[in-house]
Amino acid sequence: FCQTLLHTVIPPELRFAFLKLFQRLFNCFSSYCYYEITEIDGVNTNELYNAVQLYLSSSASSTTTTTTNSATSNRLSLTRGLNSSAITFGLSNNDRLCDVFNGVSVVWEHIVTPRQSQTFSWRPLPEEKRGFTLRINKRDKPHILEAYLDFITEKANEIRRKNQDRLLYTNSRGGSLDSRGHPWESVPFKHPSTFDTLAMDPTKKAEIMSDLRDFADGQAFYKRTGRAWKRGYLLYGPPGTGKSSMIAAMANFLGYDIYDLELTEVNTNSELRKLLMKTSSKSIIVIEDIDCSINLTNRKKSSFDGGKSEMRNGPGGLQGGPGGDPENNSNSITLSGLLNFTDGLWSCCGSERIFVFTTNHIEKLDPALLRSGRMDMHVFMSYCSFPSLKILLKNYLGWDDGDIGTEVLEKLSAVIDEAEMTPADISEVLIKNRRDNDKALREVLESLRSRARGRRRRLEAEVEEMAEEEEKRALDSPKEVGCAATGGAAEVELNYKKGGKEEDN
Ligand SMILES: Nc1ncnc2c1ncn2[C@@H]1O[C@H](COP(=O)(O)OP(=O)(O)OP(=O)(O)O)[C@@H](O)[C@H]1O
Ligand SMILES: [Mg+2]
Repeated sequence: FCQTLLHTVIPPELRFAFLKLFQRLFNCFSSYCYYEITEIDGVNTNELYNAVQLYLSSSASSTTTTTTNSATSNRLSLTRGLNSSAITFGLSNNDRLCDVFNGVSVVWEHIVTPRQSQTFSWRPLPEEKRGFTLRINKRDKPHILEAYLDFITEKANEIRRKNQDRLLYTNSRGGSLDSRGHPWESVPFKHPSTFDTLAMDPTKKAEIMSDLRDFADGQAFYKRTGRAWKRGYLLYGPPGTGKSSMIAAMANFLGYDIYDLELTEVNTNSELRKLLMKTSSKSIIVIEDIDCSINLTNRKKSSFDGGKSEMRNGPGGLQGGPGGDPENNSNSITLSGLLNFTDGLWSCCGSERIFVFTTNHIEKLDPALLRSGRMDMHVFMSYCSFPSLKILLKNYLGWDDGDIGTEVLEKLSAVIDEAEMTPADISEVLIKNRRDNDKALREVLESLRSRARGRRRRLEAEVEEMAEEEEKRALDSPKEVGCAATGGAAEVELNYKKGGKEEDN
């Protein structure tokens, strides 16, 4: 009606000015302000549009599952992105959605109009103009707008990360870069291991999970305490006890990507630093079998140095450690370089990162690597214990405590610690016999018993051997005792003399 009136009453040359005036008047009396977020900003894609779309997709999907439906209709668009296993919901064309942020209500409207004329552009534009209109009450605008948009961006990033399959990166190409100058190669990460499937002591598991949760939620804490937002875990234990499975479970639990760093492919400390700089936040950087991947002579040299080089070069150690200088020590990374990698200034060039090292021989590692701040949590992955066995039985046979007779449970518990079987060994027995649960349980018990018998026999043999040696030594003893006695006496005499000297002085 207004438009018709406008066309009949107002001459065409004044129509635009009148419309502007009318809009201004309307704005003066309206208690709302409106923000348009268009899909294409000039010729570039508007990041904010995508963020709003993702953010509203989570609200839209939740409004359909709950009865408090604030969208005006139940028609939602569904999409699934490339390389993604999740479906996202979207607001359909010209639909509205109410949202509440910090107690303030706002309304979003998705506006789709046909693009009138194809303007010149280097790339084809969509045939429709799409955009969101945000309506906020004028009095609420100053204190929520900025915070609300930040919140939306953050939330969208989170959803994007969750929807996208996580990636497993590797530096197996050596130092060469791909076409985008990236040193890492990636594949979708689909490892099914989770903390539920991981067989380990439940209290230890809960402790690790809560530590991870605290880390992921700890941005404010790390900022307040002046610490880089990173954490180190050392997983150690015999082969087949679940170290790699634990890393996969961590990544699945936190929704992080994994960077599997192959140290043998890295030639210099500076290359190591470059790799670190190209890792993203919210990731787990893994070095498996750390004792096998770093040159022990370098390590000894570094440890002999007592970390002085680190002090010399500062914690960032921009020059690398002893031999960290690529000229002096080409084709080798040093312990110092690795320490700087995990704990130096460069280690915080991103944030929210977890370093995980694994080893079968913790005793071979340099203490500098193990100290808190580098490896904050040391997790011993042990042979299969009774609680771990119960988790495996549940996972592989679907059996809970109640499904297994107390007598069998007692038999299993009596032999499990002595058998020292790894979860990998037991899993293998369960997989082989998974078609028949009773047989599987019998086979597990039999394997545990035979392992325990074997261990006992070996121990007995060792004891016998020691006894024989002892006997042999006893036969030779008069000579030895004489020597020892002389040696001892000489030593006492020497000490006595030294003491006298010191007293004289
Ligand atoms: N704690 C565990 N819980 C569940 N499954 C396990 C566990 N430990 C081992 N397994 C099973 O055994 C297989 C080997 O385990 P994994 O590779 O995690 O061992 P690892 O400790 O990393 O061994 P290595 O030291 O040789 O690298 C896995 O595929 C997994 O199925
Ligand atoms: Mg492993």
